[in-house]
Amino acid sequence: MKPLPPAKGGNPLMPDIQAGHPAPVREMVLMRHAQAAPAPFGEMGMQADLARPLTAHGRQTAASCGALLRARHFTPDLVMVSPAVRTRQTLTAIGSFYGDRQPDIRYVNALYDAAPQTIRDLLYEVPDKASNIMILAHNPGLQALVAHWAARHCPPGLENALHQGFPPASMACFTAMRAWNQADDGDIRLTDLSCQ
Ligand SMILES: O=C(O)[C@H](O)COP(=O)(O)O
Repeated sequence: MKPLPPAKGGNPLMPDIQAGHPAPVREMVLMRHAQAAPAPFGEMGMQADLARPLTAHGRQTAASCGALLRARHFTPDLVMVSPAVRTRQTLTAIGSFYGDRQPDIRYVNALYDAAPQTIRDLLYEVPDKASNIMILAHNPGLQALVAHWAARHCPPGLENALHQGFPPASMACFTAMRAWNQADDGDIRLTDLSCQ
């Protein structure tokens, strides 16, 4: 996958491949849904939250993320998506992925409002054959998980972007040299971060 352009406020990125590391074998993108509208006034609870749609801005930024992923030739084999309307609409607004291959798309109830460990544990269920994967979910779980892995490995120039938090439509890119269902935390390396 080609490198993302620099995150706002960050330094230019130095892809790992230029630093002398071997080409990555497996890629993963963690993405937070794009901006969503609040629940209608007076409607509270999980059902109202699950039903929140993207705003026009959210649809636009998700589409930009899709263009970025296509430009990077990211071809997921598996996309795991929270069942919330805002994550599903984010995936729709991303549009197609690069190339002809269609990813396996799974709506995973456990991703809704998931704790970081829940998201991490889902990797153990990724089939061996899924080399490139994408997870579309929510904060605060995603931000915590990105920070957890970034604490082990953070490329130069991404520290500033990390400190921006993980706003809606953010994407964090990771590589691993082992199958995702066997990778331990030391195998999972942050390579890029894009905050819209
Ligand atoms: O990712 C999140 O923070 C949750 O899904 C809540 O979404 P919100 O920030 O749009 O309220």
